[in-house]
Amino acid sequence: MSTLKFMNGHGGAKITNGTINGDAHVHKDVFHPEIGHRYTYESLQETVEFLRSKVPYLPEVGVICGSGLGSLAECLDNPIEISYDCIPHFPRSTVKGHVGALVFGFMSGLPTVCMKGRFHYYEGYPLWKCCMPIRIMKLLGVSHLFITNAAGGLNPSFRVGDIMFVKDHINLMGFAGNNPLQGPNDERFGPRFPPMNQAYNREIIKLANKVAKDIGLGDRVHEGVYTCLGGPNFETVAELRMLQMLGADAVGMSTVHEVITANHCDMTVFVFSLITNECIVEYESLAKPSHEEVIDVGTQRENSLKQFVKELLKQIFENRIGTK
Ligand SMILES: O=P(O)(O)O[C@H]1O[C@H](CO)[C@@H](O)[C@H]1O
Ligand SMILES: Nc1nc2[nH]cnc2c(=O)[nH]1
Repeated sequence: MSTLKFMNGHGGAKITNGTINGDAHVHKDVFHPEIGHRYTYESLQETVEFLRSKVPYLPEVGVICGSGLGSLAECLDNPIEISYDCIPHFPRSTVKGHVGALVFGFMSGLPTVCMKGRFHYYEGYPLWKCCMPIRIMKLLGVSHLFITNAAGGLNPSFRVGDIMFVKDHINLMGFAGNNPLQGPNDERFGPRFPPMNQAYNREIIKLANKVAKDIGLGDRVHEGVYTCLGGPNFETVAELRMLQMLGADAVGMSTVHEVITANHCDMTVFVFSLITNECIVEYESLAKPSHEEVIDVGTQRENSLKQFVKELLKQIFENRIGTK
């Protein structure tokens, strides 16, 4: 039997493993003789059915909270928080700063689901598994996906605490033959060969620039190209110089595969990176990047980012941008 617990001060509910002890979940990941395990459309439906049984409405907006950015979920009114470890088929979060819970609620009046914690390749999850929650969001009814991340600034004009609206990416892991869409393609999600030249909604980026300016963030925002490496180590000087030469403005260990999966299933995508550290491209520098610094910068910028996300979301839906 499941129990909803009221959360402190938010008037919402929390579902943790302990509160749903009576629920029996059957994990039916599918094994393919050539390629190993994969989720099927049908097995993902089990996850969707579970979530629909816990939440009395369907979300239209999805938000993936990056490292140190979990507090974006505090923008939700009447939150219902469901721990990953009680959701059928869901992977588990293992990284500091990624709580590991879906939070449903209303952001700027819109039914929204936030992922407080994403999955990374370096945690040991294959890319298709890292991106499984995106397909769940799609099946729940999410049309607009906001992806956020913490990233190192490669562009020398970027400062710690700046925000980069991602206008494009370089899929370096894809260059090496690793892609979340590998394996049998189920046309119910999307086509075998999806285009990626308009992966980032241009109208939303334009609006994001306006909103940032209106709320006083105008001098801290940029547009740029994001690239993802597998991690978990931060980059060497030579690697960072190479990424700059390739045309990347920021580097992280996430997001690209999520954007590919979201575009494959025809979601409208907006991404921003919080620049949490300046990439060190001089051998003389004694500075060292750290995950603690990354999380601290997220905490320092949380109030501005919450205000920005709420206002942007409101204006996107008022103007029906990206509505298909
Ligand atoms: O991309 P997110 O999850 O925001 O986190 C970024 O920050 C972590 C490193 O500090 C890595 O996980 C990197 O990808
Ligand atoms: N790969 C990578 N990921 C990050 N996430 C936050 N900062 C960084 C960085 O400098 N490099």
